[in-house]
Amino acid sequence: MTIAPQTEAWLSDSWSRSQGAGLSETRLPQAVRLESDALAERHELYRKLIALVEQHALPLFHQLMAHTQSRLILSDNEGYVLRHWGVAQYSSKLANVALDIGVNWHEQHRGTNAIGTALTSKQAVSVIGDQHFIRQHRFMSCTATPIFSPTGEMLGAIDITSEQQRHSQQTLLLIASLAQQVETALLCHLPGSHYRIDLAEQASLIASGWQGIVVANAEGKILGCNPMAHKLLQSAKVGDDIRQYLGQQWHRPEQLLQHQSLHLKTQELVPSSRSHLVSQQIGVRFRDPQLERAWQQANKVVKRNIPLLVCGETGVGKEQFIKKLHHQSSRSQHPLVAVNCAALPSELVESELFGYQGGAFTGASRSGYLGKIRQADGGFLFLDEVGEMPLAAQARLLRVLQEREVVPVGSNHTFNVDIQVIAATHMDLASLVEKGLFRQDLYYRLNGLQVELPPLRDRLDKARIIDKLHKRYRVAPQALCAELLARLLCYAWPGNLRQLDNVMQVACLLAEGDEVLAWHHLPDHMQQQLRVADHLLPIESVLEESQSKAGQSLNATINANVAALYQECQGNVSLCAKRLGISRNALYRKLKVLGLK
Ligand SMILES: Nc1ncnc2c1ncn2[C@@H]1O[C@H](COP(=O)(O)OP(=O)(O)OP(=O)(O)O)[C@@H](O)[C@H]1O
Repeated sequence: MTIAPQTEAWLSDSWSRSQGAGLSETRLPQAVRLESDALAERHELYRKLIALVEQHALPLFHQLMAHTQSRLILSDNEGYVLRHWGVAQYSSKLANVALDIGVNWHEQHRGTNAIGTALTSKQAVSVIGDQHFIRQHRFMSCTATPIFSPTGEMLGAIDITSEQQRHSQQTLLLIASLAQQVETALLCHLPGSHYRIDLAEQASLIASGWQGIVVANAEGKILGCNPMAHKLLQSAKVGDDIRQYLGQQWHRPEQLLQHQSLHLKTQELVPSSRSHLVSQQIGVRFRDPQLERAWQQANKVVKRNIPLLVCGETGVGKEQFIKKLHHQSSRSQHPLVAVNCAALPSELVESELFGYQGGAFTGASRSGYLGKIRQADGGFLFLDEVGEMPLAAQARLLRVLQEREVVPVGSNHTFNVDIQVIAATHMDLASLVEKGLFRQDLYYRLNGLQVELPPLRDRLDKARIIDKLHKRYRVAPQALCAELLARLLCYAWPGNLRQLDNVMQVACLLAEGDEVLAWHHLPDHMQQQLRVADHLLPIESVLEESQSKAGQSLNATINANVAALYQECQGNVSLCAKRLGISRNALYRKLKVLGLK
């Protein structure tokens, strides 16, 4: 039996668990690594946590550790590394032992190590050099602590990893402080948060980083407390009125007050950390299932080099989808070459695709031209608007795709090419084939797998996209008014993402400097556009479960929005109806249908 180098109980327990998992001290275990699509999904899921770590923990880490060979690492609650920051040089050394993004560092897979052991023991730990179970890990020292949500759910772990000799005992204190910063930020992002109250028994501790923190809504109801505030206020519960504990004067902003034995200071939270931001109202982590399925399938066929056909209305994001697919693929180091088939005259198809030798025809350049297909060698050839390609050109394209070899115009040399072919169209190719406007053989050749990207009006993650675009274009922290959100959700978006992108960009520009982005910020022509009867699904009728054009999916989005807003308004029907821009009666009927009344 292997004996842990120290007798501390936590360490020998962890070594026993490592052995129990079938690991051997002398063998570097195979890395358990997420596939790129699963990793992208996890990044999306933990987007908010990653952003809070970057905002609240990273600056202090840089300040104190920038000169050391150290990295700050964030894992999720299963032990998968989500991100790391710090000295780049050291990163490649860690990558050699698989301390890398997407790899699982749970004890069960990597033996005793700070991330895995902190997650298992649910407390901060330092694992120094020889304390690592696996011999190859012993060149480093790691200190990690779990991060908890305001409701006590373990979200992941934050870790500092250094060269063994550079790790000091202070690191444990630092990591606890970094985790605390992130947990406080999570607390201040609770839905409905309006006030933050810092508490301490001694005035000098009020900004020490170890003070109690309570977050309350605009009416002074407690939404959450950090562990120190729980200790100081003892029986305080979510929903209690803060006056019960801190008296009537509690919300005099920015003044140091005293109530009985407690010192307190209240600050109003800035909109960016308040919950009436859309991101906290609705399940922004959620991705549309139809799109998700298309994404998963597309990734699989691209790995096997099977031709992919991406369909969808104009502006649904086909090109962006393909760019992302290329970026995630094993061909990402090679080019993505796009050919706009609609703009390609049939007489130029040959030279544009195959290239030509210098002086091959009148007007040809002296140096010749490589052609799109050879430019794409090793990478992706993206045939955009393939449905609009002239018939004559289709025959030539078919030959290239079949033979996978290219003879440039005017040359007798044959060049083999290795390309992944992806075509996109907003047209119904099968019906073009029926009408004799598209070659059947080319259709089959392009259609190894066909994926359909959903129109925006049918997407269940519309709220997430609105939130994303709002964050992209707003110039300063700014909330999104619920009424505007409801209207954006109800619109049928004939121009899809392109149209929404444009609306958000202009609205943010016009709302520059305002705390809340609202309907009145939209220019008149956009208000009119969004009101056009054909494209507007009236809020009231949607709320009353009428059969809208967009059907069930739209209703599901609206339902989620109404439920979240109702919760945020703490069950206040008048307030919720006002923010939705509908009558109280309409809201009552809706709440009844949702089982909330
Ligand atoms: N995932 C996305 N999130 C937000 N906006 C997006 C997304 N994808 C695309 N867009 C926006 O929509 C616009 C149109 O995207 P894209 O060109 O990929 O669509 P398309 O389906 O290829 O359009 P078309 O059929 O007209 O060529 C982009 O310029 C961008 O502004």
